[in-house]
Amino acid sequence: MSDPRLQVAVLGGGSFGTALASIAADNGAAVNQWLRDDDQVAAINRDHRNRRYLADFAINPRVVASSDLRAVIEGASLVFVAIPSQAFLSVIRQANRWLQPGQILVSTTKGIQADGFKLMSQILEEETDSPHIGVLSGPNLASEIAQKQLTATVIASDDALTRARVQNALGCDYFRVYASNDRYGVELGGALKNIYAIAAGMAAALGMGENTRSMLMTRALAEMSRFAVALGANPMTFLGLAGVGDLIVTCSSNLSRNYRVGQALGEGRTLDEAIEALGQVAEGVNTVSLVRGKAHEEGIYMPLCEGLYQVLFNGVPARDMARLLMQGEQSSDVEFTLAREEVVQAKRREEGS
Ligand SMILES: NC(=O)c1ccc[n+]([C@@H]2O[C@H](COP(=O)([O-])OP(=O)(O)OC[C@H]3O[C@@H](n4cnc5c(N)ncnc54)[C@H](O)[C@@H]3O)[C@@H](O)[C@H]2O)c1
Ligand SMILES: O=P(O)(O)OC[C@H](O)CO
Repeated sequence: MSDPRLQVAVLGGGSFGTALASIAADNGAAVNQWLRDDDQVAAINRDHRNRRYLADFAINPRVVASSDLRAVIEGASLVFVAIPSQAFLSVIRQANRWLQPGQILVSTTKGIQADGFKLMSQILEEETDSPHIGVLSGPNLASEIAQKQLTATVIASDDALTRARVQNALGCDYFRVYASNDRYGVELGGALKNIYAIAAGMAAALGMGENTRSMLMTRALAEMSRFAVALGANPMTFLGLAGVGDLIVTCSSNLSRNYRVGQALGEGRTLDEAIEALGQVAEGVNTVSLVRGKAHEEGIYMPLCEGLYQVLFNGVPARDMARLLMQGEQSSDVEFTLAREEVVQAKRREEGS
């Protein structure tokens, strides 16, 4: 149970924002949730349901929805931002004139901004004066949280107050909040896993087996951590909930929107059709392009991301790409114990002898 005087703001009316708002209210906080749409605001306040995103979930009636951003933000000591990455900056700019330096700002968004390859907490840092910035990420399918399935997440921040306040605000008998001080690694983990969830959904739709899924997820983890380490994150973070944990859930379940986009593609739909059928944001679609671009720029080896990019944007059939990937250079299992280059060079020497 959190401090009953705690006032929480949640920006965003999607499924995750709604689930978080309700947990904080269950824990005793006063919660205001900001949505753009007045009809949806009225419906939530009247029915305590978010029919568009989480229709079956009974929202705690103490959650008050509002389209008045100022009223939602003012007085809140903890602000969660659950807005898709493409709109994140513009919402923070709207919010900025009412944000106060003492407020704790936490992004829940698992995406990357194209301009400058920025993560959401970097946007919070650049746009606001708050020294209390965090990221919430982990294996957190909103629809399962809404069913009160036992769930764990990570609050990542180098600020101890931010970590502790989020643990108190959200921790309860079905939601455990673990702490990390690797904000960058946790945030990258959440964004990167969406790429591989699309690939996993596609593999499932193509009838590929469990060995294949396991290979895909494990090599995805190798690729994600290679990328993150090249950009300065701590590889150990990828052993945690926001790394391998989120990768497992998102690559295993059609409750994930990214997985569903992959499934639709594997069933033969075009990317546009898959996105339209989803009707929600699958962050991974943009992330594939952005990460592929960054990997090229930085010279980071990312065959799965490259392959998925070719399937999504250049019309390469997924089965052909899978075959091609299987013919790629065989290298090291865990690069942090045996370097890739070492394996590749030894193999070439052997082939030449
Ligand atoms: N849904 C999940 O299971 C889940 C779990 C963990 C994290 N996340 C992450 O949290 C973020 C939010 O996800 P979500 O599922 O709550 O919602 P979502 O991504 O489906 O949409 C979020 C909300 O943002 C609103 N929105 C979109 N553009 C806006 C704009 N310009 N101004 C104001 N509002 C705007 C939408 O109307 C919607 O209410 C995502 O980036 C996602 O990666 C989602
Ligand atoms: O529905 P997705 O694919 O955005 O995934 C939701 C969460 O990130 C799972 O942890």
